[in-house]
Amino acid sequence: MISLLMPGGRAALALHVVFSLLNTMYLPYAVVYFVDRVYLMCRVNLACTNLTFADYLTDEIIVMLVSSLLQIPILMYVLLVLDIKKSGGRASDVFKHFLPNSNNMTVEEVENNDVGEHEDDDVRMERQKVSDILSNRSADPPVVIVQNLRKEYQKVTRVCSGSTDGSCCCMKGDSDHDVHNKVAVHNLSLAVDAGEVFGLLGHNGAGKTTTMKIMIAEEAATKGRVQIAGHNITSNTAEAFQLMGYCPQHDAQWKNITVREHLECYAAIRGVPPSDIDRVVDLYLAGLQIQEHAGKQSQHCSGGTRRKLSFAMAMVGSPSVVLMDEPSTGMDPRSKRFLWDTILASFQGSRGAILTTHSMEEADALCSRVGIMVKGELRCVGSTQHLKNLYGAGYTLEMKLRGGDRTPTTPSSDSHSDLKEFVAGLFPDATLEESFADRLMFSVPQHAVTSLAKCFLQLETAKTELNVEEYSFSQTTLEQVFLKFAHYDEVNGD
Ligand SMILES: Nc1ncnc2c1ncn2[C@@H]1O[C@H](COP(=O)(O)OP(=O)(O)OP(=O)(O)O)[C@@H](O)[C@H]1O
Repeated sequence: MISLLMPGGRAALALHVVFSLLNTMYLPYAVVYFVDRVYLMCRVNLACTNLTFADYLTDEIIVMLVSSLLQIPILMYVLLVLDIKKSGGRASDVFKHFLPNSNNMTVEEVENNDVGEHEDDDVRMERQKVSDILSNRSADPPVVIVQNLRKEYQKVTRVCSGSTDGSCCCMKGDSDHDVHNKVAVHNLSLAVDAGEVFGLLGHNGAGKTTTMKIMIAEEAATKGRVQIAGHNITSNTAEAFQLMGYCPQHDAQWKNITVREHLECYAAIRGVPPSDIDRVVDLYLAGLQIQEHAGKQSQHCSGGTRRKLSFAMAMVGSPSVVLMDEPSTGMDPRSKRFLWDTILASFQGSRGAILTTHSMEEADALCSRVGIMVKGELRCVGSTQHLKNLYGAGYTLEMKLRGGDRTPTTPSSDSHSDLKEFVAGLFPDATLEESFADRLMFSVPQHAVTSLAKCFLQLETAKTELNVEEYSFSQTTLEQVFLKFAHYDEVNGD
């Protein structure tokens, strides 16, 4: 085909230039053709013994060399634009990759005044802390800094002109498209220090995964910036990636590669010395109880095994920052314990992590600080104990009366009233939440408890004097704090 297109002369050369510039696939075939042509011509002229490199530099081959050099930046630009567009960015963001000082953007450039109306004092202080760290250019920055992060997704809904209730009439020509922005993350600022596991909590759709996707540059932020160990994720992507491990919500693995090969590959990429790779890989395989699946291709593994593999891939080689999106989902209790132990042992010293989870027990056990997101907004932040103190209802006192010869459905009103009187004396502001046959549950406000030791002493006395079989006196759980915010979300639903 090339020989047919190339009859010789200026017109042929012009055609060749056009093809070389516009069609990438034309280049390799044309190279073979024209190099071969030089050789054939020299054989015809019986001059092959004197053939030099310069003889191959015909007009056509020079055109191809120049075209290849021109195509590299053009195709790279197209590839970057497509990549950025896919993750919701603007085509102009491409140039950020090449700007020399884009890491040193002024704070004003990421200013975002859309501060949530429900922001509490801790969230405000966290925002201020981030701003101070960035403006003071601290020599030892937190491992993760997120400043004024905002993400909008474009949502296209089909509506019908003339339809008042939003229902679509579906008549040809009647439909129209309504494009509006869905804000998945509102002006989020947080800093994760070295040695910290930060728990990002929130109900489904709160914006946790979107935040993580921006941190790993899978999605482009609409506003704001993210720094990983001092490297801006947009302009210093390669440096930031070298320090990061990511356990995505949906397992991202090669279908035809075995479990062991995945781990070996990640260990090698993260710089584990070749002599240590087997030992490190075996450690994760044994800890997560997946030795028997080590030789299986990931496509043949169960969901739980793939989840364990994702966690191990994020952790192997000890990256400085690990982002974990619901890592323990689908794991059996023993593997979950290994995961917890590994997380607790790993993130001390100079390393840090962000963890999203729907298990409050997990957040309580692993996270030094947590933040609860509601509809893309960070609503509260602090240690679990701090949040319990601030948002918890205080304590819950549950008492079970000794049954004696009564059936569970025949309560003794005397015993009940004695017990109520005792609780009212001990905690004047306590309220009775639930009352069953032999069980009473009181809510005790935080301020009513001055000394836990004194409370337990009096409860022990009541146990013998007031016929109490057993009691529990516990502080509000993180789950109750979380539900309080989830309830807010329901009340203020879309
Ligand atoms: N590609 C997208 N296009 C449009 N909207 C999106 C896209 N990805 C996420 N969203 C929306 O952004 C909001 C936040 O989603 P996100 O996945 O971050 O929530 P999440 O807190 O991680 O939830 P889950 O706990 O279920 O993983 C949701 O309302 C979701 O519908």
